[in-house]
Amino acid sequence: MPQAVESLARAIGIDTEEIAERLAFLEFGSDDTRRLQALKTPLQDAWDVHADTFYAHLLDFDDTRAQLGAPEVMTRLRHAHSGYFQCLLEGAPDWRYVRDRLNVGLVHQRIGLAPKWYIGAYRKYIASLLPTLLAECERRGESAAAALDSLFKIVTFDICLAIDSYIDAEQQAQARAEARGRLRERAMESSTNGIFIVDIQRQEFPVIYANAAFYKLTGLPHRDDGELPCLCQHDRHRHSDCMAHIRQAVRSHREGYTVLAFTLSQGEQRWVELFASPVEDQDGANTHYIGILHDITERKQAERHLLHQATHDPLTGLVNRYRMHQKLTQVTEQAERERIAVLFLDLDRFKLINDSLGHDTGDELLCQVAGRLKRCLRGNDTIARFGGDEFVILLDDITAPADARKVADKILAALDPHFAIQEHSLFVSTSIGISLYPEHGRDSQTLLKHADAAMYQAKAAGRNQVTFFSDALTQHATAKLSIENDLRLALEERQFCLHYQPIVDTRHKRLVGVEALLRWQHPHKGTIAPDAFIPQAEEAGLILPIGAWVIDRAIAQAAMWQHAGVRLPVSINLSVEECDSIRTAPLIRQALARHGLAPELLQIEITETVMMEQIERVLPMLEALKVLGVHLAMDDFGTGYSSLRRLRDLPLDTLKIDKSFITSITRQPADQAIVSAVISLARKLDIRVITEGVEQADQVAWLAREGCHIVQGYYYGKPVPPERLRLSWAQQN
Ligand SMILES: Nc1nc2c(ncn2[C@@H]2O[C@H](COP(=O)(O)O[C@H]3[C@@H](O)[C@H](n4cnc5c(=O)[nH]c(N)nc54)O[C@@H]3COP(=O)(O)O)[C@@H](O)[C@H]2O)c(=O)[nH]1
Repeated sequence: MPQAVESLARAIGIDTEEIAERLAFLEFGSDDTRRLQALKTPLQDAWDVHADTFYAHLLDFDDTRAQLGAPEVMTRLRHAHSGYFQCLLEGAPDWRYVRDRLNVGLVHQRIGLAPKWYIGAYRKYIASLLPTLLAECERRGESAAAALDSLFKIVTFDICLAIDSYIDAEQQAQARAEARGRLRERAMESSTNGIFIVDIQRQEFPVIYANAAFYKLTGLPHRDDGELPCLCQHDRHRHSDCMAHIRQAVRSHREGYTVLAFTLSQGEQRWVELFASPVEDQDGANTHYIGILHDITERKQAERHLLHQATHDPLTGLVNRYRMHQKLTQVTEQAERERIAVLFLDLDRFKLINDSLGHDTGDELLCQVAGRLKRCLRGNDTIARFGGDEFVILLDDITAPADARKVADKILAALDPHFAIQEHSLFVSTSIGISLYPEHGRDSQTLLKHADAAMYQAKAAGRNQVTFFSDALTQHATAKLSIENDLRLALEERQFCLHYQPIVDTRHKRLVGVEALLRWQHPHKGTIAPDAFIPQAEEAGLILPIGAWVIDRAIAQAAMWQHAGVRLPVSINLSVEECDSIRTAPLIRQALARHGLAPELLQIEITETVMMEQIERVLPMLEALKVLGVHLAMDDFGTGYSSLRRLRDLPLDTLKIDKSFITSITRQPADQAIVSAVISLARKLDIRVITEGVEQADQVAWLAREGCHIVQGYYYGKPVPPERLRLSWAQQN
């Protein structure tokens, strides 16, 4: 409080000089001091007598009664009050007196005692002293008018101080309110949230205040009159649901929330949350609304990004499987009489390109394929990458199946030209299966399943083709699924076995090798030949574990013979999927080491077609195997159109002439010419020749005349289990 009194004194400019000046103006002098002091005791006694009446009077008014409070508070006040009035009769007030008065003024103002009560109390005070003052002056023969004037002077001096305290407090309160107002204004102006106030008493709901951030977020231009039309009038929001929601909130005087989008002058899109709250006037009437705009552009962009990620393929930017399902579900649910086509595409032999040239090349190829596919479609068609090399296209407004066919043909043609990727010139085709709504299915799942089945049919029919779904395909797909399940079971339950077919040197009738040939001992269907299940195993991705089993078992068998003293080379066939240096070469090296087989007792056969079509993939594996010391053979030679010059560049030990040339070798001059030329060429290249499919003695004789003595065929023996092979050759030898 002392500090407050000091600052109040400073504010009203009161000091010793001012006190003197005020007293001089009131013509307060030593006579007044003397008169008051002379009357001090009787007047004080008179006040003490009237104090009860005064406090009873205070209790008559609500405000003063509330200020007095409990009886003990009243006793304390009464005591202080008596001291206060006593001071008035002390004579000329000094600085200490003034400070005490200011302090009392501050306390009264602070507890909320209105000046009318404080100042009004002086009247009651004077009235209660008046009879005593008059009687005392008369008794003493002194002038009552002079004594009364002295009392008025000091009371007036006191009242002035009280008024000063109140005025200063008022001014300070006003200054504080103004400072708070300015701070609020600066805070609103510097807020990064847009803040605006709407006058809802006017029909058009104008914005009567808007801070800088409001203009920045909305891109709305400042208006000279400082007013803006209601946000509901903004072109973009005039008819939007978002604004309808806010209008409804205003009508029912509730708070409202919505999200709005604004396009700024540079075309930049901003998303803001709008929180609108009613503002009431002093009578509680809802006159205005305050709106806060919070910028959520980054959050919206992040949400959009996440949504894009969740619905798009990161590599090609096409929509993904999930989004295609959604879209297809939506379209089939809304389709009434429309026709819809689903095209399921799977690139032919993409896996080989990917595995042999690396994933970067594969990825680039997929992107280029996606680009060409998009160019074949119209704006409202949907294209998705389903994963790997599978794409799905949705044509949702075709009039006839022929329209889908046209698009599919366009796609085949678009993929026809080569793809230039890095230094490679790649050719890729696709197999396309088509299902139609409503005839092939009425929901997303069924249409996709049937398009997929049709695509498999297109592949089976030779690839680079288009097939429409038919019921027969369902049976085919079911059969395919069943064989795939059976193959998995066969691996688990060891239903595979190897048969061995002799390879014979006809000059000495000596066994010079065997070819390991896979058989499936099906528990219900009996022995199944590899042609009937290897393509399915390749499609289902099961050829790798099956091939690994073949490698291990054939090497184990050859090692058993070797350990028994029979050095019998064993040939193994590799599928195209297994022609992978990184996987297969170590697999073979480990199997040789595990079973202790001399590497030259193993021959790996790869067909001419695979070697020629996948040379970039196969060559590193041939070289890796060559380093191991394993022998290498080109199988089915004559069926793959390899350039004969190419033979020179491959690390081959053996050429196996395909059995199709041998069947009519004794009668067909064309076959004879080819086989003779091949035998002669191989001899020059120091490559051993084996002829396959030899079934008759005259074929053996013809080949012998041409200098080919190593043959394989039913004439010398069909593929048999290893125990039967050993027996039969023991007899012949
Ligand atoms: N990737 C793998 N492929 C394999 C494996 N085991 C076999 N196969 C391939 O399956 C195809 C069919 O093989 P299969 O039914 O065993 O037929 C072989 C012989 O039985 C048959 N053959 C042999 N001599 C004659 C004959 O005088 N007449 C005649 N009509 N057929 C005969 O030829 C097949 C062996 O051919 P090849 O492999 O070209 O030497 C076949 O393509 C096998 O390669 C395996 O484990 N993995």
